[in-house]
Amino acid sequence: MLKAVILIGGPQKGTRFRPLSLDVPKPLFPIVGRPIIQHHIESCTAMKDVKEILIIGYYPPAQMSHFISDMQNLYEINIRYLQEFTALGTAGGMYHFRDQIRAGNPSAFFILNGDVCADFPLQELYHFHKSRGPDALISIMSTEATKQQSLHYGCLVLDKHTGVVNHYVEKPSSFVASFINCGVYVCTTDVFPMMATIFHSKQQDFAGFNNGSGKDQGHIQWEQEILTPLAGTGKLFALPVTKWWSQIKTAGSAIYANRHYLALYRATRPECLANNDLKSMNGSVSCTVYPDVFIHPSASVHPDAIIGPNVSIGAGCTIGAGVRIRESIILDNAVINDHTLVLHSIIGRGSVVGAWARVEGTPSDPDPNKPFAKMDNLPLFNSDGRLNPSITIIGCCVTVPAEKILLNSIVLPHKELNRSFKNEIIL
Ligand SMILES: Nc1nc2c(ncn2[C@@H]2O[C@H](COP(=O)(O)OP(=O)(O)O[C@H]3O[C@H](CO)[C@@H](O)[C@H](O)[C@@H]3O)[C@@H](O)[C@H]2O)c(=O)[nH]1
Repeated sequence: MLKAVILIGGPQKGTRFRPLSLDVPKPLFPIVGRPIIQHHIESCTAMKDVKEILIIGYYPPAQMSHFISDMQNLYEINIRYLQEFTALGTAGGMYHFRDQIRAGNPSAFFILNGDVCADFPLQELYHFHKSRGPDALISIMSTEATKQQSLHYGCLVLDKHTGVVNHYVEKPSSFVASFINCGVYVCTTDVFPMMATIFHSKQQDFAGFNNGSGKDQGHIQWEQEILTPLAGTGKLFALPVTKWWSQIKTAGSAIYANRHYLALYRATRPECLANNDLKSMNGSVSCTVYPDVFIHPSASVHPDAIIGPNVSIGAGCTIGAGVRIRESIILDNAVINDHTLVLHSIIGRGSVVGAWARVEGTPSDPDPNKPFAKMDNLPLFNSDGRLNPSITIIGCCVTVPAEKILLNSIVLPHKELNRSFKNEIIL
């Protein structure tokens, strides 16, 4: 029997994802109409030996309960949310809930960072791990990155023949290796005694209520405190994969993830996507579609609209005549009025964009000319203090008047705009 743990952090994480995470926890932000971590859950449930999925984070349970019950009903396996009382780090939560993870004696469990997206090769990773022999404690999914980009990830020096990790450095300050940690692992429950040693050594250092770091005594960092010391012991392995993988840190990476999940759905479940033969899943839409496009069955799209490629339209949206949408995500109940153009943008829940408007952003895709390039999750501002051009994001319940242009801008929720904006954050 196998289990899976999905690490989702809490409200203080995911700051680069604002304003999209202001009205919905980032792990529940929809991509191709499904919350980010539903894609993780789907990959786990595709493995028949996975009997339980534990989602660990420190969001208030009320924000997760609806999603969890939906998932339980949909996938008919045990899915639970376990709330950390405070941020316990990437391993502290797993140690805190070790009894729940070990219950039923799973032969191994997967760990998936909730902020990555991929065609998760869980079966392949598990087979790889099992074939490394009884000493294998953890196997990491790895991919290659450019020399410069590798510095933003956990870097591993590995023996390409055996997959043994000889050296691991988390976000090194200078180049170590181009193989990076994808934040997806399989490991055995023998990792818990190691966590226990770390946990107890911290309790011995305990001097009063505050250990000086501002972190709880139970805070354990998976990467620095588990992976780093395990490297070179013959117990840590990595499986390099070449399939698509990306982090979801910024709103721009959501557009990139949307494109890739749409392509994955085209290959694995094309019936979920809109196409010109099927028009849409509810059959009532007859607009022109350039694949890949997802249109929620409850959305109303005018026959004269042209949608795609790489567009997701959420539940209850209304898309008017002559509207053109490309490379964008339109969230639930948004209204795009007639003849408006939406490019490289995310339109928030319940927002209304007037007729003949233009909402346009700049993509931040990986450089196609650089082998192994990943997305650059650029900060909002560059070194001159100016906004880096990126996709345009309209927060929830915003009104954009007719005939206005919104270019490379970010609009916070509940704003009523009255003019055009270019390269601005509208607070
Ligand atoms: N439950 C819980 N989850 C947490 C906590 N802190 C972080 N997480 C979750 O753990 C994941 C990774 O945490 P980050 O702290 O955001 O790390 P990172 O910068 O994304 O780097 C990690 O992922 C990279 C791949 O995306 C790796 O390359 C890198 O080595 C590292 O594992 C995220 O899904 C985050 O929500 C915590 O205190 N509690």
